[in-house]
Amino acid sequence: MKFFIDTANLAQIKEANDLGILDGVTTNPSLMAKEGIKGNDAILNHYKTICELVDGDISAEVLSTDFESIIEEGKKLAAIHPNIVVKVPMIKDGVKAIKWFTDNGIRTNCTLIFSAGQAILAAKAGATYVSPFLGRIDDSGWDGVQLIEQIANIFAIQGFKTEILAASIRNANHIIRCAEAGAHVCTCPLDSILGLLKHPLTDIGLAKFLEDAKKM
Ligand SMILES: O=P(O)(O)OC[C@H]1O[C@](O)(CO)[C@@H](O)[C@@H]1O
Repeated sequence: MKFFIDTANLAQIKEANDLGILDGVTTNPSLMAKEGIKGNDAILNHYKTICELVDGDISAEVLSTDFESIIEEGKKLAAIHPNIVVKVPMIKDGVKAIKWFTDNGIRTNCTLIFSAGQAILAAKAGATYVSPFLGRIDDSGWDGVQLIEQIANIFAIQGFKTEILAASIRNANHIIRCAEAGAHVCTCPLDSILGLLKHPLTDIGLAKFLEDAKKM
């Protein structure tokens, strides 16, 4: 399973990259706004900086919602760097645009996936990734991991090449359950990645080894 970090914060991206386990980065308009990135040039520059920091797939989201504008915007984003994956919303014009990008050699991440039907449509259009939002599904009282499992089964049965990018991860347990459910990628906040490190018995065990080492 690949690990992406889900942030536009450069310090956090560097920290995850330094761990040596990072395969890519996802951002969205909310995460960009949180870092105070405003205006078209600043947004494009920020993506460029991220591409220079991390050697992996970098999702850059279009803000347009009609076919022609999605294509124009996506082409500009894709031109930033070969590692850019154009993130397109799961809407009718988005599906049409994903097909156009696929036919024109531009990789895509179909975002805002909340059902298996949406994932099938995106995969049929040739999306490189589909992003089911499991945390938001859990927040509404449904089971996000169940959706990942369902999509993984469908993609395996149908032989779809589209990868499942589990998004809206809230904690380390989500990552473990997504790995079990067949997600190809998890995009996670830094805290959730670091949460995988933690076990009290590891801390107790290490303290004991270090204590005993003094007697050696
Ligand atoms: O529910 P949240 O935590 O806002 O997450 C939304 C998700 O949407 C995405 O835009 C999908 O790639 C990610 O950046 C993020 O994981």
